[in-house]
Amino acid sequence: MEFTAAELVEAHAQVCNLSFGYLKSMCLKCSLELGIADALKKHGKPMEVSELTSALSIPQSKFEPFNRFMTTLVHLELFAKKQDDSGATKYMLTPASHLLVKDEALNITPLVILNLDPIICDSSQVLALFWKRFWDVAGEKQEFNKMFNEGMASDSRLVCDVVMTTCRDVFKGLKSVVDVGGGTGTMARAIAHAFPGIKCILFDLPHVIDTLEEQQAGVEYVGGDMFASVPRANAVLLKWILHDWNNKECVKILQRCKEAIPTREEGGKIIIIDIVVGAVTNKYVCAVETQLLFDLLMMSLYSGKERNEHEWRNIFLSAGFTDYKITHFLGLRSVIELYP
Ligand SMILES: C[S@@+](CC[C@H](N)C(=O)[O-])C[C@H]1O[C@@H](n2cnc3c(N)ncnc32)[C@H](O)[C@@H]1O
Ligand SMILES: COc1ccc(-c2oc3cc(O)cc(O)c3c(=O)c2O)cc1
Repeated sequence: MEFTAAELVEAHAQVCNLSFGYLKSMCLKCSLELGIADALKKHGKPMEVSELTSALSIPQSKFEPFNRFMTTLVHLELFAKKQDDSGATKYMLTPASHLLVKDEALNITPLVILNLDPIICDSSQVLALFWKRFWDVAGEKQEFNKMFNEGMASDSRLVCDVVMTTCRDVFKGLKSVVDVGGGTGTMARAIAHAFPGIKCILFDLPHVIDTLEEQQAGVEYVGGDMFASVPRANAVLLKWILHDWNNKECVKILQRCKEAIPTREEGGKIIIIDIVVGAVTNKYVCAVETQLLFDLLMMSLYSGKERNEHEWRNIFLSAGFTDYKITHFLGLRSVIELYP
């Protein structure tokens, strides 16, 4: 096959960019370490580079590399720059860097720290060799367990916020919900807070429940194994759970969940928040790539998978469910309501 010179030089650049993917991660890590987003937030308005270097205590000898670093961060859309009326260039936050501001409620820095941790990165190198040991590692290594739970909790805060503003109706009318594999309980607490009439149960592995620092009133805490049985409730929430497991395991988990809920007529349902590959609307440009990367991560950590609608349907039918509805699209992920 013949390619034009223009195609070949563009392809060369593309391959270089792919091989330099780790530099993007390093840019993100370094911007967190320097506290650039925090400094911009604290200043409250766009900052000139001289204001930024002074706020960050960058020594004069590093001004030139810092400028070049900022140029790359703007290209990566981590920050934006504009010229004010006097022609001065000023830097400001973008939606991405807004999520990195320390004191913001929707700060996802803990998730970034988890994603960049050697236990996560190295597992990608050894691929399947690492499998099955993940939850043991989390149980044995307290520091990693804490980091993992904090990363998941920061993700849940963002998802809760989006769910409560875009599709609260998913929880309307429910008498009780059990968040299966609910981690440290961010979702369960948010549901209990938004719907005081709903009884919320947080269910996770005993080592997760036993090491919770605070147990909030209004939420019941239960330790156990979702492959054995799940506490009874009107609805079961499964957020970021099924993508961890292979098809057979998903069917088993869903069968246990089905046993825990009443019939559809009595209001029983499963609420799944997970990726539906391909269900990304045009306004979410990054989400398609993120879905692919998560699929690789799930494959590396164990035998998990990101699934398209057809693959989900097969699992639902095998687990004995009759109907489902995918209505709400939260960028990368969707909300699936599954009926017995
Ligand atoms: C990827 S995390 C998702 C946590 C939470 N749902 C969220 O979205 O932030 C998966 C959770 O499943 C829990 N888990 C793993 N195996 C489990 C089991 N056999 N029974 C109950 N929970 C389990 C883990 O402890 C972890 O909290
Ligand atoms: C069965 O073992 C597991 C499979 C997957 C996961 C896991 O890990 C990560 C790691 C991250 O850096 C970010 C993430 O969002 C996730 C997950 O969502 C996820 O499910 C853990 C254990």
